[in-house]
Amino acid sequence: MGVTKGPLEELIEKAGGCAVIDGGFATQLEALGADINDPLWSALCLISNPHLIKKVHMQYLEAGADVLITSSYQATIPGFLSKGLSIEEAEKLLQKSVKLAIEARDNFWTHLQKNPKDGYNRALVAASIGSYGAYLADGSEYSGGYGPDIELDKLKDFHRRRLQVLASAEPDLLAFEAIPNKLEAQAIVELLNEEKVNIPSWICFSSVDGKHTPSGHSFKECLEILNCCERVPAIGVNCTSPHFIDKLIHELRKFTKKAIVVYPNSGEIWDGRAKKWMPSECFGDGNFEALALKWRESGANLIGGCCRTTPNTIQAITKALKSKR
Ligand SMILES: C[S+](C)CC[C@H](N)C(=O)O
Ligand SMILES: N[C@@H](CCS)C(=O)O
Ligand SMILES: [Zn+2]
Repeated sequence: MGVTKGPLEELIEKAGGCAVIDGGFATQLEALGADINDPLWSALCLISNPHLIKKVHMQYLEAGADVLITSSYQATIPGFLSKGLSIEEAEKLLQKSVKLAIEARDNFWTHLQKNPKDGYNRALVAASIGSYGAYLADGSEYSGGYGPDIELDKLKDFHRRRLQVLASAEPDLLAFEAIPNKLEAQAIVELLNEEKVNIPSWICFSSVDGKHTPSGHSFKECLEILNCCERVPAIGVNCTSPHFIDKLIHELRKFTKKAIVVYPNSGEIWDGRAKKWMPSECFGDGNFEALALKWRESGANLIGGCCRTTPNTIQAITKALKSKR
């Protein structure tokens, strides 16, 4: 971003060094009654239940989120085409994911202007861009094994049009989520440069061992690719067990000066075949309150929650970070 401060840096500064991201989006849709057992997963609600999407955004704003992540994680043009929609309809749905979050943010902010309350910032809207593994809908965002046929150019082709369409809806940020391997990180950086995308991005990896990406690459190798890209002011980890987060923050900080983003899941493990969360060492909202303080201390600049976390989790993080500066 050169010398000019972007919206993300401004937010982090305003938040005293560490801002709050929202929590599990699909998780909260399900809690409100949505059935998302579908190849489109949470993006199914863009077709069937946009009001619920807006409600989830509102709940996270009320919980104190400074950044809202849109409903587009598993929204893809081929995914919508397979539901019988046209390309035009598919592209409109991608834009709608951004529009719904912007509307929620603007409504909430207007309300706050009239009824001021401490601890809230005007939230940023980050357009979610799930990995190729998310689109495959087989849990491979946690394995990173896309097979020998998936080369750099194929990943760039997969991401290109959705990226253009989401960027055209003018979100504040782009959030690449659950990237499980180095090749996809390389594809994203090349694409951002080729398309001259001027909306700042964060790129977040998944990890299942707390030391590497699921494909086995070191974070050092991945960050070498990302560090030189000014279009990416923040990097981090999402949908990974809270258990690993503190060590990962230290590991990332060794290799980058960029802002560090962490939004772990609850510690439960996704069974990609059964399409179910399997119980594991699970972290509750009370744990998140203490952990958020520790993660900030360790150098995280954006903290939130991913799958199986809820507005209560974000409220706990908000309470910790916004009352103890
Ligand atoms: C972050 S995972 C739980 C999302 C769902 C997965 N891509 C699937 O469709 O099975
Ligand atoms: N933004 C997505 C990420 C899934 S890993 C969600 O919270 O549902
Ligand atoms: Zn997740």
